[in-house]
Amino acid sequence: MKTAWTVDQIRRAEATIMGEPDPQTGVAPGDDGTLMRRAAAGLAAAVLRELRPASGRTVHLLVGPGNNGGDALWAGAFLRRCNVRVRAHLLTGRGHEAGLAALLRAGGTVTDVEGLHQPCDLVIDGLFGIGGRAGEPDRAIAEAIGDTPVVAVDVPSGLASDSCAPSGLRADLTVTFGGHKIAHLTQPDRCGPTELVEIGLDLDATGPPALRQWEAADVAAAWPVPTRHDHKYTRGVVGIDAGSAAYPGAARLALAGALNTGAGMIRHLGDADVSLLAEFPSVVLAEGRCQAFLAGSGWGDRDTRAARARLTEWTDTAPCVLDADALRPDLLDGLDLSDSLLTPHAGELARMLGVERSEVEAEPMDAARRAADRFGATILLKGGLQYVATPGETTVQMPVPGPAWTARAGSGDTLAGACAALLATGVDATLAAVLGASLQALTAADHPGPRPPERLAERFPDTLAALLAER
Ligand SMILES: NC(=O)C1=CN([C@@H]2O[C@H](COP(=O)(O)OP(=O)(O)OC[C@H]3O[C@@H](n4cnc5c(N)ncnc54)[C@H](O)[C@@H]3O)[C@@H](O)[C@H]2O)[C@@H](O)CC1
Ligand SMILES: [K+]
Repeated sequence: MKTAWTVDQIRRAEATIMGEPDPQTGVAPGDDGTLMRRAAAGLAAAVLRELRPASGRTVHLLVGPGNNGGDALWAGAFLRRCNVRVRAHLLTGRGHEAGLAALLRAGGTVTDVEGLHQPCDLVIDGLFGIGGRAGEPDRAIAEAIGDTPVVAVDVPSGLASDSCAPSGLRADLTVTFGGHKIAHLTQPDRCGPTELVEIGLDLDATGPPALRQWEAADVAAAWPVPTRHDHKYTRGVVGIDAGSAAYPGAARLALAGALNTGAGMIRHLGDADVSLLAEFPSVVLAEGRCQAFLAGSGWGDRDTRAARARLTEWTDTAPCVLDADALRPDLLDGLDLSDSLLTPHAGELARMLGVERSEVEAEPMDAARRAADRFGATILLKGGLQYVATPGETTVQMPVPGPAWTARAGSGDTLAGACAALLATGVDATLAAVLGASLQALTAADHPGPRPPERLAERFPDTLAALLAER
């Protein structure tokens, strides 16, 4: 599991070690350069690995006015000791004093932006770190970098650390310090792989992390595996009302998702289409007790009164997954959704919040958190990267990310079925969302290609078997 922290948390953890910085000078009373040298040593080690063999190679440093530039300069001084040629470009004509002195003492040189056009093997981006604002790189600098590999110091410059929005330089590797920042997990295309260098920060003392990204092993460890004492009712009965005359396939897709995720039993409670059930002989039409419900996938324009009555009854009875056409504020307002899961995509979440879709897409994590608080429900915001927000909780969960092959009609219906089957086992809505979304993503990663969603769902058991074999 990767955890990501806000800039405020990183700064507070640093201040615990060094004291609060002086507002005039920006220098902390206990700042003897130790943290920076730890960071720079880790950065230099990562660069040496990238260059291998390093001796005789050339590295350019992009140096900004703050401590991010300081890290780059100190790393440059360390690289000099390994016979790497180092040229530093000081963007604002100045750089971290001690770092610059160390680099010059070690035989590094300072160059102007023209000098950056000379050939080099690697660029270290130390323009801006967690003190940076969102912004695109200066064109002259971007041109000078060209295709040369870039190692970003802490975060790619111009990428806002607390944000999900893309901007700034593109790095081939990001070396970060103390803890991951939100942008590392939300902008993997900008950051490249991220390497974490420990510098001794106690981030747990600053409160819960902002974001947690799940990995396959975490999914395996948390999966609710049935025990010898279980039977179909304890495994969990799922009631599903999905599909309509206009969207008949939604029922089939939701059933496939729930069945292949291990539901103990499924009651098909939508407009029954018996021919559909021929394919799923274990699904029953009989009404009865359910441990979880799924409603809304493929409903289309259902009569509001009837829809509202169904949702009120079901949310009062058991945890629910509400999807697609059930995700309307006029249907949701006033329901007790505290143990339920809403599974919108960006357009549906925008409609729920009464904002533009672009606003949700710009800051999806915030939008999911706002919706969780607004509706008092757990939210799984679907998309290329997915976010699970729980009402009253600071930490947002990111299920295992998967390939974009699942971006097609019907994937949401199978996912909703998977989440409902998990809810019925008794896990809470957050875990049901994380496990269901991760299972779909991991399966898509194992079977890349344009596999239709119902066929992909048929592979869920194989993915799960492989995951659990490692447990
Ligand atoms: N404080 C510490 O203890 C440590 C800090 N470290 C490094 O220090 C960095 C933070 O340093 P700073 O707080 O000095 O901030 P930065 O070095 O990130 O930024 C310096 C200044 O650049 C200006 N700036 C930001 N974005 C800009 C833009 N797009 N265009 C023009 N100007 C812009 C801002 O006014 C900011 O104050 C971390 O990211 C990390 O690299 C590490 O050495 C580890 C220890
Ligand atoms: K940087």
